[in-house]
Amino acid sequence: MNIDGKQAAADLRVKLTKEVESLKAERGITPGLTVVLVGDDPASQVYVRNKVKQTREVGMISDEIRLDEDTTEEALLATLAKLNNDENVHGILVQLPLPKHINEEKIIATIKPEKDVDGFHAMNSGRLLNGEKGALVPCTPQGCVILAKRHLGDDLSGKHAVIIGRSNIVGKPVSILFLQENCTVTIAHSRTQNLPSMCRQADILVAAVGRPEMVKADWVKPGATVIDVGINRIERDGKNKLVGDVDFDDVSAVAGGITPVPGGVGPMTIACLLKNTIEAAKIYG
Ligand SMILES: Nc1nc2c(c(=O)[nH]1)N[C@@H](CN(C=O)c1ccc(C(=O)N[C@@H](CCC(=O)O)C(=O)O)cc1)CN2
Repeated sequence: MNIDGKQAAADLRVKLTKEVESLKAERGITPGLTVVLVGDDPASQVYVRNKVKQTREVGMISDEIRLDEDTTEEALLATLAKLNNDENVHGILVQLPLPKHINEEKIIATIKPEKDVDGFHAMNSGRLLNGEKGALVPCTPQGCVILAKRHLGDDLSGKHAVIIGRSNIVGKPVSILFLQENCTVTIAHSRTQNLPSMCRQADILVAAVGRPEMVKADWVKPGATVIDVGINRIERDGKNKLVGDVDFDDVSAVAGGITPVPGGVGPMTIACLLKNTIEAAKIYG
């Protein structure tokens, strides 16, 4: 069964539109998001355009700041300093990846934690790890849990979640989120021994490795829920194609539920960004 991320994202946006209306009516706050794009990577341009468009569609304010590919780190830091001090900006997002001459960690650390709607700042990861309130939680991991619950229901306790991938942006935070749902969590990675057999033990399998169609049917326990975070552009039969980290056609025959690529986790990443911006405006606005 397909787990429809596009529909889940649309459902979430309906809820968020109502929340924005209440925030405006009850507290006079209109949440504002500013997205900063450095360079002209075509995929990043599409993601940024969609972020701005969807932010406006739910009734929030959204601006885009475009900087040239050769913008210096100092210039980007100065832009962020201004946004940090702008009280109409509740959320700041710097689109990744950045050009090689800019230090990503330094940029992330410069955004005020309370405006870090990506949830990448060390203060937010620490709060997430400690289970503290007020943490802004990374968007893709939030989307993974929402989609797992959409298929399995709200109670995930006791399920074995196997996460393939240990990045700071997806693998680690999604592991913490499933742990908070009382799952038993295994983080697998490139050094894990007998990876297929480890994955076969999963009730919920999250693939976040960036390797096209790596997960095959014989890696998946019959009936398991498979969440595919991968976004890989490949060439097949002379055409460009977008595929996940899971071999969709192969695994669909075995899985109880599976997120497609496109149309799975991707749309949820943007919907959860809107959710975080509202959260930031509510708590810190
Ligand atoms: N600052 C950030 N940079 C990046 C993030 C992020 O969360 N914060 N994530 C990715 C890119 N990304 C959002 O920025 C993103 C990727 C994919 C999608 C999406 O909806 N994908 C569609 C397919 C679209 C296509 O054809 O390319 C889908 O999966 O259905 C949304 C957001 C890296 N950078």
